[in-house]
Amino acid sequence: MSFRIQPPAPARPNRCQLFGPGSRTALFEKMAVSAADVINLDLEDSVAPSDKDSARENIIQATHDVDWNSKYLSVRINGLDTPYWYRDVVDLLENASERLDQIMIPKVGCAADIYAVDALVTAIERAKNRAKPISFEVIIESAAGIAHVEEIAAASKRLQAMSLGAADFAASMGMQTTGIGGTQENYYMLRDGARHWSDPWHWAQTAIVAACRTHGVLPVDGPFGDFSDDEGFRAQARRSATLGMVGKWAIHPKQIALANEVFTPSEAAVAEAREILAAMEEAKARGEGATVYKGRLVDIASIKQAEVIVTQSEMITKG
Ligand SMILES: CC(C)(COP(=O)(O)OP(=O)(O)OC[C@H]1O[C@@H](n2cnc3c(N)ncnc32)[C@H](O)[C@@H]1OP(=O)(O)O)[C@@H](O)C(=O)NCCC(=O)NCCSC(=O)C[C@H](O)C(=O)O
Ligand SMILES: [Mg+2]
Repeated sequence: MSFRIQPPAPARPNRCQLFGPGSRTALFEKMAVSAADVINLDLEDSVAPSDKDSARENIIQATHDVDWNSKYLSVRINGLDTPYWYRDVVDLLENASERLDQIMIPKVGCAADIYAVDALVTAIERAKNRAKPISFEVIIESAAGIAHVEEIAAASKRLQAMSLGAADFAASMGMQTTGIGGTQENYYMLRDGARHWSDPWHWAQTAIVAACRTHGVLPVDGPFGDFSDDEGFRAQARRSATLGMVGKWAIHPKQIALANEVFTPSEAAVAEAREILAAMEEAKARGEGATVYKGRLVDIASIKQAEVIVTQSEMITKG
């Protein structure tokens, strides 16, 4: 064990991030009253180039006019390879209300990308005397992003969350699929003639979780494109939750309840975690570091595992 203590990730619920294009103002009020923990108003890929300026104005206006209640309010800016991103940052930081919590930076490829945005944000915050520091979320969705994931996770104190963007990631990696998340038809193992589907997103997710946990950042699973496939969404989200991710995007409102369901620890899981903690308290009182719970070993590490579930549950209840 390193003598450096693993830093905690921000203690706020992030089970579902609901996306909506900045060009569809009619969705804003609906997003604000939804059950999503985080709102991502989009200036990037869901907005046509001809609508970029008006979408930016719409979003700035909505930070003043819409009651976002307790939502964590985030705006996805355009990528650093476009002519739009600096204007997104300048206009948002100069004109959005203090209600704006976060900027989401897409397609990051290295720590210097975050540094560039951080420098601009910091200068404007000072110039405008903004009271609340803006946080960052980044999207890992390129070969360079996943290759440099650890330096990206360490790049800024502003960084609170990191998502996997499966669509751009697949394109950048040259993956032979148009699917966004979930099972891919040709990604299987053969045994005795029977196909067993494997998970092509797994390795990128685990790399993201490890980088995030090392640097105190929330790891988040990105979009699941087929919003008519509830069971497919659930299966993808359950795998992500099992790997340590804290939430998932919703690209349609029907995915919100699914994400909340999967990323809220069930009553049974919380009850079991509390029983393990109680069993370990009793073991400690007997001077033992390990004991048996329902026929299986539990020890000091089990306390930490159980605490993950109890802490998540308590944070969501408070949230
Ligand atoms: C996907 C959509 C275009 C579908 O919109 P629509 O055709 O209007 O859907 P429905 O008719 O089924 O809508 C039913 C009701 O729900 C409301 N609605 C729809 N979308 C939203 C929303 N996002 N938030 C809140 N409410 C919403 C409709 O108004 C209907 O309401 P009512 O009439 O009162 O019943 C649309 O959902 C959409 O635009 N989704 C977001 C798309 C987006 O932002 N994409 C970007 C993120 S994914 C990505 O970028 C990929 C990633 O970067 C990667 O690389 O992986
Ligand atoms: Mg993308």
